Amino acid sequence: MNPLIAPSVLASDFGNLQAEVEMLNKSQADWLHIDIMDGRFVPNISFGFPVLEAIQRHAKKPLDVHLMIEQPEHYIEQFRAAGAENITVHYEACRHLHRTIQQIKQTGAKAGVALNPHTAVQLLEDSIADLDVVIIMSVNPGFGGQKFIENTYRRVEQLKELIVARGSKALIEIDGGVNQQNAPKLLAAGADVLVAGSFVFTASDPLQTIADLKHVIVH
Ligand SMILES: O=C(CO)[C@H](O)[C@H](O)COP(=O)(O)O
Repeated sequence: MNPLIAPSVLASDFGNLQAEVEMLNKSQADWLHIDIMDGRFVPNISFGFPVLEAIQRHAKKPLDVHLMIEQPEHYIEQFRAAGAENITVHYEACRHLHRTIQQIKQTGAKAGVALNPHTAVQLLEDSIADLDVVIIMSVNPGFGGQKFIENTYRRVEQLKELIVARGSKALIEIDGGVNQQNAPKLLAAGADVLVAGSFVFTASDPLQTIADLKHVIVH
C-alpha cells in the first residue's frame, strides 16, 4: 500500500505561506504536518495559533499537529479549535500520558504520541491500543534539515511488532530526514506515514517530489 505523505510546513516559505499551502492542496500529500515548538521542550521556537489558523483557512487536507512543547495538556482544546485533525504530544513531555491521550480523544481529534530517538518503543506497551498515530522521531526534535538516524529502522520494526501484538490500529509516522533513499527501507520496516520537510521544500519540483515519495517502490 502507498504511504501517507505529510509534508512539514516548517520547511516552507513563510513569506508565501498561502501559496505553499495551495501547492500542497494540489499535491498528492495526504496531511499537512505542522510543527509547534516552544523553546523549552526543544531548543527552537516555530509558530503558534495565529499561523496555524492561517494555514487552516487555506488548507484542504487534514492538519497533523506535532506538539514539541512542555505541558501540552494546557493547550489541547485550543489546538483542536485552531484546526488540528491529529494532535500528537511527546511521551517525554507528558507526566500523565494516559490522561492527555483521553483529553485529545475527547476533543474529537486523532491522538498521537511521539518518541524521541532515545525513548524505548516498549514504553508505549500500555498506551498503544488507545493511539491513532505514533511518531518515531528519526532526528532529535527541534530543527528541520537534520541527518536521519539509522537505528530508526529497528525502532519501526519493534513498534510494528507491538502494534500487531496489542491489536492496535495506530499508524507509524516517521519524522526527520526522510528522503527518497530511506523511504523504501522505512516502509519495509512497517512505516505508514512519511513526514518530509526539507526534502520537499528544497526540491526544484515539490509536487513531483511528493508524488515520488507517495509512489516509492519498496524493495
Ligand atoms: O519535527 C521536525 C523537527 O523537529 C520536522 O518535522 C522534521 O525535522 C522534518 O523536517 P526534515 O524533513 O527537514 O528533517
